Amino acid sequence: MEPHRIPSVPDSMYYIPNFISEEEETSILNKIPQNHWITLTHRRLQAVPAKLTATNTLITSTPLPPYLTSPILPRFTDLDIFSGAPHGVNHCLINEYLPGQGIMPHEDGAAYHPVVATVSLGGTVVLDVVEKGCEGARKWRILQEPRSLLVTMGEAYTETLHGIQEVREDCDLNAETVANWGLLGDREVFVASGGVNERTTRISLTYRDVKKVSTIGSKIFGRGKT
Ligand SMILES: O=C(O)CCC(=O)C(=O)O
Ligand SMILES: [Fe+2]
Repeated sequence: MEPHRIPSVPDSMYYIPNFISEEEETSILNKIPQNHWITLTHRRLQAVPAKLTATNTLITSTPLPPYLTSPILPRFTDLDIFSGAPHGVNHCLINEYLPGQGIMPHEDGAAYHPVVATVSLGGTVVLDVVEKGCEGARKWRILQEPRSLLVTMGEAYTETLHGIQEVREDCDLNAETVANWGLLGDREVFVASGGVNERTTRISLTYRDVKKVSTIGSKIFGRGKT
């Protein structure tokens, strides 16, 4: 993973362009069920296999569906991304953002093992990362190209917030303003556009390990949480 480390951000964030191929991207996009979206004001989402309960527990009897696991999870294993996670990967949040949509700065928090892996599909977007705390907090911009993978762990997971601005274009993209500029798959696109990224529909797959799990079976037989 070391060659993919994003410089200047707190330990550790990694960016891998072209983590999946165009064919794989199209195939996943075509398999996302269109009748499972939960529509929010600023985006829509699907929590797979289920939404967490009020106590941040994943109650389920079904694993992630094959279109979300193959070919992505074996590649995570090859890169050793979730090797320290108690259940490996057990949850995927699918978020869809139209141009002008985004997500407020937030942290993913204690419900999950502190490793998150995000695969981007469709459009390009800037993820804003900011140190927790008040004035003078350091900020970074991370450009996420379609088919890329972004991994956040360690201090980057616990000590920063991340968000996506509700804009129709991301501006002023260059080597000075984009933390992962040197790791991008195709910088020339942004050079040619004068540093502007016109937003198009983006779908992200956010893979995590929910710490508290209760299978429906173990609930029925009274074995409780694992
Ligand atoms: O869409 C993204 O890349 C970010 C999603 C996110 O931060 C989340 O689901 O917690
Ligand atoms: Fe998040």
